[in-house]
Amino acid sequence: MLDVSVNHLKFHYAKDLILNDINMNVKAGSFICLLGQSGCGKSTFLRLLAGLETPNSGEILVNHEMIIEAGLQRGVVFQDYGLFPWMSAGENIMIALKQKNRNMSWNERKTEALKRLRDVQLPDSVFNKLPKELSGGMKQRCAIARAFSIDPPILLMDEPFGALDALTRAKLQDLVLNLWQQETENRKTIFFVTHDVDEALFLATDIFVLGQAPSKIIYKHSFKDKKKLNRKTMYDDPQTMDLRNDLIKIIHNEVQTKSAV
Ligand SMILES: Nc1ncnc2c1ncn2[C@@H]1O[C@H](COP(=O)(O)OP(=O)(O)OP(=O)(O)O)[C@@H](O)[C@H]1O
Repeated sequence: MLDVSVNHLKFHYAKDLILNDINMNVKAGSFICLLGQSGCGKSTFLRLLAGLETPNSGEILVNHEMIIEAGLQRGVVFQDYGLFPWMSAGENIMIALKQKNRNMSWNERKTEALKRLRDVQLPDSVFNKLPKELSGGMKQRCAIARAFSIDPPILLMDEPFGALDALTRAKLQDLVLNLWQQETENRKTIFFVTHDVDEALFLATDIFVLGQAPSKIIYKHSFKDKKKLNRKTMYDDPQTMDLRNDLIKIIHNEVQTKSAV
């Protein structure tokens, strides 16, 4: 269970200032959704959280320790799955398990990989398939299985379902939510980038909206009791619909401001 705090974070690529004074305090076990228009710096922010980029000023602390490099404490799931194409689905998970625990035998890793595939509702036959032999949804299930097999306390997900059709997307949202909710003791802290307001409403305990680059956080909403909205009923709840409208307006205004420049 790791708290994350982001203090006066600034980041630029060459001369382009992308993130300007980002501040955020995130309690361990939160499901954070980051919204914002294209190019505002959401992926850059995740790369900083992952330790793949270094802040130009400010800091990111995980339980009071500064992030200085990538590490197993933070797992990443990307839109393009990030599976090694020359390895089978099972081997992709087994290699991740080896990273986590060098003492696990091959047999133990295979058993664990099969379990992880079943956890994401994939049949055992997927174990020997190469990523190119799998559908987009199956590949993303494998990527999720791999991320959860390392069992990082912090999971960074960058538009993981952006390339999938609506039905597959809904199924994978349910899957991630279930995997996250199953961990009652040491629930992961998830940072999830999305363009989709409904996805954020459905998944998040806290929603942050980034403004246009150089971006700051321009809006935050926390769901008080962490009660998850039901996919079927959320559109009937007036408060949720008000929030949905606010979020769409905030993001849309930002887009209009940018287009007008
Ligand atoms: N490696 C890089 N070098 C230089 N500029 C970059 C690099 N990566 C991203 N950028 C620029 O930084 C800005 C923010 O990009 P980023 O991908 O973080 O935005 P985003 O909000 O995730 O966008 P999208 O929603 O379209 O994925 C963009 O202007 C982008 O062109």
